[in-house]
Amino acid sequence: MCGIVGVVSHAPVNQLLYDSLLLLQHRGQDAAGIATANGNNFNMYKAGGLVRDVFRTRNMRSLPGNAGIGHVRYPTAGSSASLEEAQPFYVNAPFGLTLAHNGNLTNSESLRDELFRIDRRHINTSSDSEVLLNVLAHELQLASNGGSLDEAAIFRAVSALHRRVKGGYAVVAQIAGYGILAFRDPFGIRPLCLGSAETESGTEWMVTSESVALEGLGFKLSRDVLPGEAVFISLDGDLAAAQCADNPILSPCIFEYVYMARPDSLMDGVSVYDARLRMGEYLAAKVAERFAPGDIDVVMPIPDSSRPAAMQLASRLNIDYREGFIKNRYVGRTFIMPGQAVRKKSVRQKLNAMGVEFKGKNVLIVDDSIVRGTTSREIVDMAREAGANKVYFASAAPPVRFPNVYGIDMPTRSELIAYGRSDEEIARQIGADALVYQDIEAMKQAVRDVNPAITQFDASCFDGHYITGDITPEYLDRTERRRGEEGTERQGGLQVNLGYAANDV
Ligand SMILES: O=P(O)(O)OC[C@H]1O[C@H](OP(=O)(O)OP(=O)(O)O)[C@H](O)[C@@H]1O
Ligand SMILES: NC(=O)CC[C@H](N)C(=O)O
Ligand SMILES: [Mg+2]
Repeated sequence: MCGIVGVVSHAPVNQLLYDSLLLLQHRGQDAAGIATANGNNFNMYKAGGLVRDVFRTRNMRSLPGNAGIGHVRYPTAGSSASLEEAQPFYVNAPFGLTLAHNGNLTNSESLRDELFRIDRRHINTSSDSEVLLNVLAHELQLASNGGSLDEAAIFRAVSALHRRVKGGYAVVAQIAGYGILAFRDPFGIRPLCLGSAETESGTEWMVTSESVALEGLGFKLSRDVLPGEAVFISLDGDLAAAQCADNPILSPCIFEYVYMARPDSLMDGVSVYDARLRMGEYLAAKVAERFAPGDIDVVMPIPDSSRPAAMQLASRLNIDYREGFIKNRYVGRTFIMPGQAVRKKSVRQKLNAMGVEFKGKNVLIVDDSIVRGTTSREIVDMAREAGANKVYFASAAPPVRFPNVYGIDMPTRSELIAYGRSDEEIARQIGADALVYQDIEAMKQAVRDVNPAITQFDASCFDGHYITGDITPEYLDRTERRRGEEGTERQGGLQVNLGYAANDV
């Protein structure tokens, strides 16, 4: 779950891209990058770190142009330490292309081989996004037939890409001299939305992972990009869209609603905040079945993501809602940090328990999800150290028992605390006196309550059902073998200034 953005404007877009990446920061903390085009020149700057640390004034000045794309990265392929895998990616032919990708391809190995043997394209990193860019480049080359591009050819290329590529992908790409192309996989696993702003010089367009980036920058959400759909915005601001997949069916990743997305985003017609409130309601019903009235003195969220669910749960059960854990606002999201050691240390740095809220009380701590158990283990300890009598734990999502292969970094079953364990065993592992999990159906219903038109989800990390149909036990074994702990070393930035004539190809 990286964050992506593409903008076509009538004025320089560097600041707009920077500001939108700040609004998408919660989707990726490892690296950030921006690529703009002025005339036929691409300018790109990307480096490891948070948006505010990556871009200096001099880097911003080196990004002129009225159209461009941006990316914040949370790696699912390759490694977080590799600057070469930071995005956007660039390829020079045909026309000159830059691309930013949110998601994870499930057939990138065979595509990589095919690209090398048949399409004669060389991939120089372990990133699946570089594979995706090269498939797009190859298909654009074929669709343009050696000539110039038009919308029909661009959409043909995306259709051909959908037939070759499998997995989760929301993409923004820039074609030098033409405009911005955005598309979403046929299941719409990863989110992508479109918005516009009226300016004196005409309409500005933005395509991005979450509507919060639109709203925060004065754009109006027009709509979600549909699963399988491609949207092309020319440098003049003309927009064309086409369905490019044979059997598109919306199956958004339910983990976006549980944890990934900002609560103030609207995603596939669902207010994320509203969905989380409803998860809290369903969880309240389960908690009520499990505990005797009066057994819980106080309900507490684990900041930040569980707040709406915890609040609604407390309100439904008529129990005091208290903020017993204070969050250090300068520590980011721990789940998406690279490496277990840094994640564990960061939970303690990020959250501190306030004794006065715990002393002698039976506390129900609510989190949105328990994945590796890093947070819950530490938090239960902290609650006990702070003097709690009983420490109960509730998760607004069901147990995470299966790897995620579509863009969330949960690759190995053995690191998932719920893998192969009963609820009682998990409670023991995290040291809680009792543990209540949401049911899978209730979690889905919470989102469907907000938008009944969503008929199915990618809920694979909860139910083990992989909607792309290509995930075998051998695939999961292979992925697990390949992915160990990622390195955390950062490298310096990479300045790229690529001058060339776009239509010379
Ligand atoms: O079981 P774990 O592996 O610890 O993962 C789950 C935890 O990680 C996330 O919090 P995070 O600190 O990333 O972000 P938040 O501030 O948005 O809650 C999530 O909200 C849970 O608290
Ligand atoms: N989380 C994501 O969307 C990751 C994008 C891409 N697979 C990468 O690893 O860089
Ligand atoms: Mg959390």
